[in-house]
Amino acid sequence: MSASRRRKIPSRETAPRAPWLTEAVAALAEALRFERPADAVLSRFFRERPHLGQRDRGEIAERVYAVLRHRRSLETWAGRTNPRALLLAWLMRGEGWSLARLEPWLEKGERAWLAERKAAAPVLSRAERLDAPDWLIERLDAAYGPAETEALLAASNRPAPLDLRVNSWRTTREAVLARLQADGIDCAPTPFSPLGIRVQGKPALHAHPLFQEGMFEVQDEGSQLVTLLVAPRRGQTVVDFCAGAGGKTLQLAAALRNTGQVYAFDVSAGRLAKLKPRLVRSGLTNVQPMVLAHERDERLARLEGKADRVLVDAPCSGLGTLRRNPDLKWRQHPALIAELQEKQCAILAAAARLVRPGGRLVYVTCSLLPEENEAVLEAFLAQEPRFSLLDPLPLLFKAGVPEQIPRWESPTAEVLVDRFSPTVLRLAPHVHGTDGFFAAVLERGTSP
Ligand SMILES: C[S@@+](CC[C@H](N)C(=O)[O-])C[C@H]1O[C@@H](n2cnc3c(N)ncnc32)[C@H](O)[C@@H]1O
Repeated sequence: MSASRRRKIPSRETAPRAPWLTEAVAALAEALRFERPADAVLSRFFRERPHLGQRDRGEIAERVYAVLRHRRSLETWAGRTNPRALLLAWLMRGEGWSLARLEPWLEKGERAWLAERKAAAPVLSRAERLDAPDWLIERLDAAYGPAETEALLAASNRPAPLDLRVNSWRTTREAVLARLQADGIDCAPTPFSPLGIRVQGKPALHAHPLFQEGMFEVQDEGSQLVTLLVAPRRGQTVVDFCAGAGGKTLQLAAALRNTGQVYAFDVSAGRLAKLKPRLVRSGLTNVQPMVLAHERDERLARLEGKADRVLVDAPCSGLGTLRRNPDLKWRQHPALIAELQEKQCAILAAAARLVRPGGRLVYVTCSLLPEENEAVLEAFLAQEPRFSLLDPLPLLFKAGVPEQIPRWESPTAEVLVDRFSPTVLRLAPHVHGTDGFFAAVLERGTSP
């Protein structure tokens, strides 16, 4: 057999399983158009290709997300921007595939190009190394300083773990842990949330009987922690103003132990509809979903001044969730952030009207940009002197969060961030191992 013929029949060890590589380029091409969120792109992509098995889907999704995370550095390294080049660059640079391993899959000219890139080993600028757009780096640098920005972005460029929240109304964390472990699932308690379980790998938990029976939901530990700040008491009236598919609604309803009432509002009927099956599984009956026309919907009037707790999990850039949604850093831009800020101010003002005297309003985003957090808070407090900030940490400790939870309050470079540092909660992947979250607890004074 000649050498060239031998090259075309790779051994089982070195042969890439061609189906996923070819399909991965197609999926990546779709995701890199940035017309829709990457998770929506992949869901549709897989729906349209039922022939792809579980393993191939995993291989494709993993590579699409990896290229989205490292797009900027890969473009520089590859000297090309097309999806196929970026995927090959990722396999070689990110996963350490050798040219010999890639060889059976390469097209004309690609071997020479990859060999040349590997030899050239381009030097990356700071922004390329951080794999983020300039505007985002600039804003984070201004808010938190360069060192903190680098640590934050590096952690944001790694995949997130799989966190679960147990349905505390129906079961305990210990019971769920014991059952999952007995079923061979590698998992442990989350370090900070008393409701959380962190799972290693990606087991198919949606098919697990405990999931079907509503004993747990998938929810990032950071999301659990900010929801703990709402801390409703039995029998109280709680409003989840931006409930979406109800991740936090379910936690609040369970915290009320199925008493009182949780109003789950959202302007998106589609998102709220996803709450319904989750509610059925959970067994909770104290939740009332309602689709709002907008934040000033006149049907809100009957709740004015009546709610004990109002949670505003505001629509935001989502830049705290880059571990799960790396495409967001390429899809967001400053003009969108400005629009979001306006919306956040309007929603917070409208939601505040529902809080009773002595009640609490909790403002949350999954962004770490001061424009969406401290600036919104500052504008709100300037207009609403009846509200004042409560220190979130004692509230977390009371909810069972260990006092050793790290603080992320300094170093800060921007006055706005500094000013609110002791009175707001900031969670970040490089400090807490959670998604990035901002939360502020505002108490309304007791005079009407
Ligand atoms: C961050 S998401 C909520 C996520 C949800 N709380 C959870 O934990 O899964 C923000 C939500 O705000 C909703 N939203 C946008 N504008 C709104 C408005 N004016 N009033 C109420 N909800 C709004 C969006 O539809 C979106 O579902």
